[in-house]
Amino acid sequence: MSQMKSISHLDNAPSTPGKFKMDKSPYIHRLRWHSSMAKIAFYSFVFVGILLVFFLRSPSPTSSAAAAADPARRALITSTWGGASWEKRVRSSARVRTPRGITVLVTGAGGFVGVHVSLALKRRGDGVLGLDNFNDYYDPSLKRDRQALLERSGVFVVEGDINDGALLRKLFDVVPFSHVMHLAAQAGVRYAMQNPSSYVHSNIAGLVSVLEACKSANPQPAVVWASSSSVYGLNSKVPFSERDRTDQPASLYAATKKAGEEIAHTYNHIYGLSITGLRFFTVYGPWGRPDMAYFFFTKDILSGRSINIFEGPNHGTVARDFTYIDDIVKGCLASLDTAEKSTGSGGKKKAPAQLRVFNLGNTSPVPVTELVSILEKLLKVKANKKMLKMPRNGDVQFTHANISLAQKELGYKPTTDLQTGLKKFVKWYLGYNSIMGRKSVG
Ligand SMILES: O=C(O)[C@H]1O[C@H](OP(=O)(O)OP(=O)(O)OC[C@H]2O[C@@H](n3ccc(=O)[nH]c3=O)[C@H](O)[C@@H]2O)[C@H](O)[C@@H](O)[C@@H]1O
Repeated sequence: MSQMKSISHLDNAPSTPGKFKMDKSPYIHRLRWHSSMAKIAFYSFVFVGILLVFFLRSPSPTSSAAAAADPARRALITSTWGGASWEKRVRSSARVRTPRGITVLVTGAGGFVGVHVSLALKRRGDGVLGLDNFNDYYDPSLKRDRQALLERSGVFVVEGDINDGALLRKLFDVVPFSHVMHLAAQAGVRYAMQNPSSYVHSNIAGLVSVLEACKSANPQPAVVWASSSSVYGLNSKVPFSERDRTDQPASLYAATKKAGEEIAHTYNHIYGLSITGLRFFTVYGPWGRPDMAYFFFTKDILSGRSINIFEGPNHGTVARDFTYIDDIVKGCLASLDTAEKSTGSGGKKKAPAQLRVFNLGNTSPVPVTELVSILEKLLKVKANKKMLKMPRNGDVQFTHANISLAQKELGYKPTTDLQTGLKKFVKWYLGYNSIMGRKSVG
């Protein structure tokens, strides 16, 4: 009843303050002045309170979620570098231990291809220094475990971002690298719709930063870097040859890799940098990337979760030229070994320099349905499959590499079929996840 009263009392209040009639009485004036001061004080308190609650509840500036959403901040979460003992570690890691060895800076050394290439170079006696920002695009603990593996083999991975020009200059001051294997990148074709700026940050700005450091270095190193089969985009002529058109990318990821190839041309043309771009075709294997289908299919099949298998128009087959990591590593090392010296010095070109692009694929596309069947057999678990129309978020229906150029120039010859390669991956995956009863990665 009293509630009803108060509500009916409110009904008499004007709905808009502007509709209040001005009152001339000085007493009422003072009263109103006091009451409006009280109102201001009250609302200020409420406002400050809301602000406080907001700040206390929001993630701290160093939280990984905030960092993940902001590619620029990802770069800032890198640790400090420099100092005498740091330089000593850099020098020791980059020291050549064989008569005709090379000295390689491997960017993205904490990544999938990066860890394998670094280990292979170290095994040959080459000098290897890694660089990685250990961002959290996927579970960074996997990257840290790869780092630990590298450290055990004598490869030091400097924690830093490729966009940090001062760090790159410092590294070239400390070590006269003969080669740069540039593998650091924002990978994944579908994630580009969620976080487009991270692709520009790593694959365009980052590449330019690396090439800037290389062109200014004395001596200039030869550069080998990771492009992607995705540059072929909507090209329908198969198998894909390096001479085919690459001007119809289907994802922003592909567009940034294509842009990278054009940027490479510029640095070669102006500064005499020797540059080789490698178009990798869906690389898979042990220590792989949890964002890739073969990896998360394995995890989901084992845990009984359903998997989405994409199909093209009219139930058309979606296929990939899956390429095993060991074959890719051979292609990378052969590219480094056949790279000619850069011709510039002090930022000036002296003569034309080598500029190459190679497909590194397996030349035998396999339908994604077949990939799943192989995994089911290896895991001895039936997958809970859902057929889904391929979403329009960057995927292409098939890829197929023509590798004759790489065969001729690099002696590249892939030897691992999907069945054999997946067997090795599954063995690694089960072993890795059982160590210390760790939670399955991915
Ligand atoms: O070759 C390349 O250039 C690219 O290869 C992969 O990209 P992608 O071939 O799309 O590899 P996945 O994401 O592992 O997909 C493999 C296949 O599985 C299919 N897929 C993916 C996800 C899914 O849920 N279901 C599904 O059927 C895709 O359509 C694709 O045909 C890498 O993620 C890129 O970084 C790389 O540059």
